[in-house]
Amino acid sequence: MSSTEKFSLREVLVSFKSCLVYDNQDILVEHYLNGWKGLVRFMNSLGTVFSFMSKDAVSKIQIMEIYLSGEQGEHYRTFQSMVEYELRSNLVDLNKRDNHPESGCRIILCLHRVFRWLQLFLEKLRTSTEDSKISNLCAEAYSDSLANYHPWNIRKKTNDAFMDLPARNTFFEVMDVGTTEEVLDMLREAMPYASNVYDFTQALYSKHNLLDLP
Ligand SMILES: CCCCCCCCCCCCC/C=C/[C@@H](O)[C@H](COP(=O)(O)O)NC(=O)CCCCCCCCCCCCCCC
Repeated sequence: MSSTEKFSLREVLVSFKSCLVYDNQDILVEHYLNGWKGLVRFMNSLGTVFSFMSKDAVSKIQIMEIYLSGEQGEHYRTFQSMVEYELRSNLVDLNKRDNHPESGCRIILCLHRVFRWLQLFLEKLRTSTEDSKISNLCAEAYSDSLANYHPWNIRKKTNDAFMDLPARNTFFEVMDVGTTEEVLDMLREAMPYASNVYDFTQALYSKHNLLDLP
């Protein structure tokens, strides 16, 4: 994944919109990962202070791509097929970190938890005002979601990184969508799709009791 490719938030939102298939009854892994690759490119454009986050995200994305291109690749085409295959093949550490610390189920759970942060952050961004501080919006969304799954040292490093975020108008410029009104219109359009992706994943993981993997 070359990080030099131009970021396009529109492409990211198209990926997350196109990943939900079969009448919202499954998610295509490849499109979901494409959305994350775009988000990581965006984050890289904000500065090296986020590189510890990018590194972790890229390593998770790359593991999923290895599964997708491997012998069992067809089982990793969608979230449903991945969950069913890994559970019936005992490829998931269900109660403690054991032989499968990087199962597809666990990696997607990590990204799903970040997706919740993204959903909360984008909603705050959508209802923000001109003098809203992006660092505050990020930190509030983080403490209401992902922070609950991170040890204190990661929480500290993450909140420190948020302090480096630019003002809202600069952030919108980096998003490169157009005027503030165009950004807000795009966020209004994107939010329902983001909710559908999050809700489907949450329901699938809840059904199989996978929401608290070690
Ligand atoms: C706009 C600023 C971007 C803020 C991103 C908020 C997410 C903060 C994530 C902090 C992760 C810290 C490093 C990873 C810690 C890992 O221990 C932890 C657990 O994994 P493990 O159990 O395998 O170790 N990993 C994770 O929780 C996954 C972290 C993945 C980070 C992905 C960040 C990409 C999000 C990009 C958002 C861009 C916003 C775009 C808005 C228009």
